[in-house]
Amino acid sequence: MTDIPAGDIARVGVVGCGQMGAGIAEVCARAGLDVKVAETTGEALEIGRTRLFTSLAKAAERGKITEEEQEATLARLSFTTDLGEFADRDLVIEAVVENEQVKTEIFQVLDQVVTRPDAILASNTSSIPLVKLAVATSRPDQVIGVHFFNPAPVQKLVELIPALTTSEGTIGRAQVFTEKLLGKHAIRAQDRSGFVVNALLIPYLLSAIRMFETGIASREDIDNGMEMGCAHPMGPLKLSDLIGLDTVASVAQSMYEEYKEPLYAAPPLLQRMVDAGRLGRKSGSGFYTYA
Ligand SMILES: CC(=O)CC(=O)SCCNC(=O)CCNC(=O)[C@H](O)C(C)(C)COP(=O)(O)OP(=O)(O)OC[C@H]1O[C@@H](n2cnc3c(N)ncnc32)[C@H](O)[C@@H]1OP(=O)(O)O
Ligand SMILES: NC(=O)C1=CN([C@@H]2O[C@H](COP(=O)(O)OP(=O)(O)OC[C@H]3O[C@@H](n4cnc5c(N)ncnc54)[C@H](OP(=O)(O)O)[C@@H]3O)[C@@H](O)[C@H]2O)C=CC1
Repeated sequence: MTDIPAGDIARVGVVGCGQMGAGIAEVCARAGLDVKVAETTGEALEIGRTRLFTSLAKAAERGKITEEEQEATLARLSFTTDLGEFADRDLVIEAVVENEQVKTEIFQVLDQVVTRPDAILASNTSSIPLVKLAVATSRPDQVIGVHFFNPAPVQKLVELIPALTTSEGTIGRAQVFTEKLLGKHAIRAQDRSGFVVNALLIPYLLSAIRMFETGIASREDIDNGMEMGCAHPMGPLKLSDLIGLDTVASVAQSMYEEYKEPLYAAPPLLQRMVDAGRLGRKSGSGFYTYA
């Protein structure tokens, strides 16, 4: 690993330091890139920074990185509440809440503040059409979906989703970034809500929630069924809690709006849990309770 990575992307900005933003920032900094992370408030930034540092410490404890690599990674990370500090970034990855309006506003701001003419503006969205974010900027050819999987430091896959407006040059540079710089495996998907993985995964998670809601089986039996019967690392209700029930509901809503098919319609229980603030692991309770 070198301090100055190969390729033309050396300075990365990450907007949002929730579970995905923190993981993406960790992956980029571990790959030798200079990473700046933005959050809206000092408090959110502190929570995000702790999340990132804890994950990095865990990676060191488990022998995934040496103590020297941990130190070097920390030195490549900086934090801000001012998106204006993203002026010199070669690539910005937006990883805020799955809400089209919030993301659109962030792309408008990024378009104003990022001064490098060839900078790529990427979104980690799970389901929002990339073209909507692209046309919010004056450089729709430089906007692309770069979709990581949770937890980002562990999962090998990244989906690349070009909008109708994205140039071949942007797609090629995003591919070099994900595969050569980060060492991830990239798959390509058209700009259709849910892309490849969520188009398959979300109907499965919604079916499991419906099964639980109708009382066909207990949450433990549903999860054990898929863990012990199909060797999934986590059953669907545990996985929904990991993703975040607000995110599962938002992704389902985008997909339902796109396809109008019942299999993407969120069961009432999911929305009720979101309304109650039971968002899964991140809020301390969802289908299960967390310490
Ligand atoms: C919603 C969307 O848009 C898209 C999505 O992301 S959908 C969600 C996709 N994600 C999934 O499906 C997750 C399924 N679950 C899993 O893969 C696993 O249960 C899990 C990785 C989450 C946890 O696994 P676990 O075995 O219980 O945890 P844990 O032992 O802590 O970690 C697993 C491995 O990752 C490693 N790891 C954990 N944190 C790490 C880090 N920060 N850096 C590097 N490695 C790390 C651990 O060392 C361990 O490696 P070994 O097996 O070599 O020891
Ligand atoms: N969860 C998952 O498994 C996956 C999620 N994704 C996608 O990644 C994105 C983020 O999801 P995830 O990390 O799970 O969500 P989280 O809820 O963990 O984090 C979202 C973060 O965005 C912050 N945020 C909200 N608005 C802004 C803003 N205007 N500027 C800066 N930061 C902001 C929030 O801060 P605050 O708390 O202060 O509001 C929070 O820290 C979503 O688009 C999601 O669909 C993609 C792959 C997997």
